[in-house]
Amino acid sequence: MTESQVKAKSTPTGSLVSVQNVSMVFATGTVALKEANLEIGAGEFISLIGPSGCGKTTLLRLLADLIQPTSGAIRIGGKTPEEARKSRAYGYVFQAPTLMEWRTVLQNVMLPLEVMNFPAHERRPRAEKMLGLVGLEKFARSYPWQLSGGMQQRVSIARALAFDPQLLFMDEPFGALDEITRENLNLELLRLWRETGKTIIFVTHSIPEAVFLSTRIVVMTPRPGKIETVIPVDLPQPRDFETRETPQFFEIATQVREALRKGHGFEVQE
Ligand SMILES: Nc1ncnc2c1ncn2[C@@H]1O[C@H](COP(=O)(O)OP(=O)(O)OP(=O)(O)O)[C@@H](O)[C@H]1O
Repeated sequence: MTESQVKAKSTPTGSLVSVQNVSMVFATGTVALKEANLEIGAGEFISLIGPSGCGKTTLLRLLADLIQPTSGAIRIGGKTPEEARKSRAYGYVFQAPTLMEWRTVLQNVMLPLEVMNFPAHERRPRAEKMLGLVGLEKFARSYPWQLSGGMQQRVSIARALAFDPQLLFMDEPFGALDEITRENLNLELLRLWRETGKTIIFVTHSIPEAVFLSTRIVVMTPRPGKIETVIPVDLPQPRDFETRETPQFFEIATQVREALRKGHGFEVQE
């Protein structure tokens, strides 16, 4: 299926995120993204998958207004990325947890609320609620160095959700974790997604992770970075560990693998 065929089939009406003919050429001449088109509906869980250098992080950074496209248009809830950023439309979770070592877990989650000048009396209850969502309420007074890598990443998810954004951008948040921790966090993230109704855009190199988490998978290919195809994931919800053992799961994983191979993307995790 071509990109436009898939788009025609699976694009939801009334997109929350709209990417139209977006290209990004860096000053070095690298074409990081070429004429990308993507429509994402509210409540979707979208994974961006592809080999190193295919423009996944670039696309996320464009959406987050960290960089501006060379051409094309991006809208988030009808707003430009800059307007969306200023109206706190999204939270961003990085590959590394980037917590402040001298602040407690609770103080780390409260940080964006301080920066955004939330009323002082609202900060603590909000941060505590978010810690509850990621199952870390008992660790509010701990310091980051007292937590495992997986727990630290959960804190950074709570921090990204602290101001209750509609959208969550996640750039390979579990890439540095061991497989078992990663699978557990995948399950927790899906629960959190269901409970909060957020829209999530998630970068990964892992085919099983993308299939397990997503409502649709955006397969990207490098040189120049482009969207190869968009694969719908119709696995029933709620998903659990057994979902990974079903024939349907393997079927979709094969589709993703073939799309990556078609674009000569060999550097993916099996
Ligand atoms: N600030 C920049 N200046 C110049 N080139 C850049 C810049 N940022 C990214 N690139 C280049 O753009 C291309 C896409 O990079 P990007 O980080 O988006 O890829 P990626 O798919 O996220 O890779 P990875 O999976 O390794 O994180 C790469 O060739 C990269 O070297």
